[in-house]
Amino acid sequence: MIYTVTFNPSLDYIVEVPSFQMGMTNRTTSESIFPGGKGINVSMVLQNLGVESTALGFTAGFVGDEICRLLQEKGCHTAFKTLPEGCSRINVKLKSADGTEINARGPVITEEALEQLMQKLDMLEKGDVLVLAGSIPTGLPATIYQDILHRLAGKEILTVVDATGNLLCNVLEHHPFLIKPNHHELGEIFDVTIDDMEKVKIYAGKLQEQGARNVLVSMGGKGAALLTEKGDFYHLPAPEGKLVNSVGAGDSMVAGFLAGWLESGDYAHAFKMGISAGSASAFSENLATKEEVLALYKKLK
Ligand SMILES: Nc1ncnc2c1ncn2[C@@H]1O[C@H](COP(=O)(O)OP(=O)(O)O)[C@@H](O)[C@H]1O
Ligand SMILES: O=P(O)(O)OC[C@H]1O[C@](O)(COP(=O)(O)O)[C@@H](O)[C@@H]1O
Repeated sequence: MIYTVTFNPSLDYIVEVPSFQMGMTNRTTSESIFPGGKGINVSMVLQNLGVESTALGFTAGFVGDEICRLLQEKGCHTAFKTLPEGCSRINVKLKSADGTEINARGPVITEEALEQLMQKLDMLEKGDVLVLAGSIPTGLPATIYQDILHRLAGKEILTVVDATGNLLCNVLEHHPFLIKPNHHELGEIFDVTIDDMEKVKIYAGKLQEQGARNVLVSMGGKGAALLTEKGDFYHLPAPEGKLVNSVGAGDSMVAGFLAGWLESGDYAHAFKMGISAGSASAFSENLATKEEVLALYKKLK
């Protein structure tokens, strides 16, 4: 079974504000609401691709209830821990200024709730897949993903981590199967600007030296690259299409890669499925459907 963990789920409130002006009253021309948070998006795209998973993590308040309701409506399995206080976050995304977003901090996770998640994760068995994705609410240490992987060490679980900064770097000693920084996040780790493929390869290699097995680097509209544990380096430009909503493109890429890997054990296929799923989500209002992913896959070299 695949388990995704989202410590900090959200409702993504995506608004179109044609000419956003700071310091002024701005008005929207469209609004949509989707369940969000990185692990949740991975679960939803896996579901669209016909791959079952269970979404774990923490929810709180009426926003948390709505996140669960929307996921269940989509047919996703959920087993969130409800927090006693606070409210899950609402993240605001400005569609017309792509990439501009305000992501909230999220509710406080109690020690008791955290221990309950740990106990759930203790049940994972050989062959299971664990996806740890997204930021963590304030108050939790940047070692939390590392602590989880430490607890599961030796169980032969396929682990995927999509996180930034120390949260990501701290897990590398546990040899995650896959990490997926985007090129900005990769650059921030080493305090460099990643602006060409040579640098992608060099700095992805440095994360491998620190312990990552496979490093998938997404580059938005410029495509993506994969440095595998065998030392193969693949890179592809993004397929052509009209950008509609890039929220969740990175998470879709993780889901596409996983689905492709699990069905074939072939890195080239998994990589192409990742790019296709990322771009198919970027080209649609909602997260990518299977048909949209496969249509782009066919066009890739
Ligand atoms: N503007 C775009 N046009 C085409 N594909 C895109 C675009 N933005 C994202 N994608 C696809 O989604 C993948 C992940 O996007 P990216 O923005 O790099 O991830 P993240 O959301 O994690 O920063 C890219 O590698 C690409 O395949
Ligand atoms: O956990 P973080 O880093 O705050 O990010 C959460 C946000 O990222 C998303 O998961 C989208 O991520 P990507 O665009 O990187 O795929 C949103 O659904 C959510 O609002």
